[in-house]
Amino acid sequence: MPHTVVYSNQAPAPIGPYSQAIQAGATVYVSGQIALDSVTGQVVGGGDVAQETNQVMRNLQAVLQAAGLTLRDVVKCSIFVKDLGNFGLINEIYGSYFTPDYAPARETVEVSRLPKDVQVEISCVAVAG
Ligand SMILES: C=C(N)C(=O)O
Repeated sequence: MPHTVVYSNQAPAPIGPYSQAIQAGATVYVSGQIALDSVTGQVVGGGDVAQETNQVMRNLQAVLQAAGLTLRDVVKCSIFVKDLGNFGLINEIYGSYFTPDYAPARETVEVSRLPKDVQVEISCVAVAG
């Protein structure tokens, strides 16, 4: 196997044919996280964007931790949202997980639908060292 599969039992198990993350050399590619609870596998938040965004960020942290990394090591995020009307709220919560001196590169796009009909999905790329 050319690259390393990253797995955390503190993050939701994949809900399809993908890994939580793949480590390729010093780079870790974290799959899109949605607001799934790692224990129940159920969506949390009941459609509340703030709760979903916090759960997504916690899931990203858990997967990164399994690779020995933190959000500080993230170089790029991709945010997929159901409604760009929530851009401000998502930004506020997302931004609170980073320090004022460092925010990764990013794009945010509105999409018609997301897995499990959630409001937000975020993936990231992190580099060790
Ligand atoms: C939730 C996902 N990352 C997926 O279905 O690809």
